[in-house]
Amino acid sequence: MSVLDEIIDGVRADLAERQERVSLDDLKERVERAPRAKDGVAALKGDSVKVICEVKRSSPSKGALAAIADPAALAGDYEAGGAAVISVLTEERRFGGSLADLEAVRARVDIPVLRKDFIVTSYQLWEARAHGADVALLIVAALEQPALVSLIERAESIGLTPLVEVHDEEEAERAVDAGARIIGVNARDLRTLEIDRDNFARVAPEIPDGIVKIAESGVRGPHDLIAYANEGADAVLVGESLVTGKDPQAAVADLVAAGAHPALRHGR
Ligand SMILES: O=P(O)(O)OC[C@@H](O)[C@@H](O)c1c[nH]c2ccccc12
Repeated sequence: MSVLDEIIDGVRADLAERQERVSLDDLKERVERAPRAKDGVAALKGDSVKVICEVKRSSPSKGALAAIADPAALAGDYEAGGAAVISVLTEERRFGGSLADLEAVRARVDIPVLRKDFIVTSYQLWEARAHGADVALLIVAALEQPALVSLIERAESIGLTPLVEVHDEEEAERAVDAGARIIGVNARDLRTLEIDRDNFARVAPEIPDGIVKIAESGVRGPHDLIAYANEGADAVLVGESLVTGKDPQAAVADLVAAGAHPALRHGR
């Protein structure tokens, strides 16, 4: 069994428990009362390379990264540093996240918030919206094509923008066929947890213009952002290097400044 399969087994068990406690109707009622979602696509477009900053306590590859007692305060620092979107891991077993983190972050920042989890049913999309997410991650490797197509449609129909994550050219084709408007290319293979920073350059050419392209994982600083930008990235998604650094706000500001450099506009 791959690491991804193991993670999803745990996600399904936790999901079954929440479904016992909270009915789909309850979630739908919360969504009806919720403020309208923010536009994730608009936040990621523009002349500069955008920075998506992640609230991440631990990971299956590295174990504990940072305690993050106050996820809202960290998200506030990210926003002050110039983040375009905040990503909140809500998977509990391997990443130490929760829906409570998502809600706390939502209450603190004005920019779009992404629910980062292993979404396999539409119930999780309603949960995401009910707890304030504007964008939700859908991982192609975790979904059969019909499920991917229907989750994208359901997400859009409840006001959530899906960020569709791929790892290779074939998955990118599936994401495009399924109607993704934002595609994230993960440098990390979720089946083996290995990271390959050359992956984005291989996969990005498969993604047509007009679809937002995000380079995910392994961004250590401005140097990696610039490399990804030159390969066509509209945005980068950064977790570990921010949560393990001393000054997350300054680290984000450095990335944002690099992403705004006029030299990067050529060919973008
Ligand atoms: O911490 P990093 O290497 O900066 O990576 C962030 C993000 O890309 C990574 O957390 C991630 C990308 N895709 C995921 C899917 C599920 C969980 C986590 C992820």
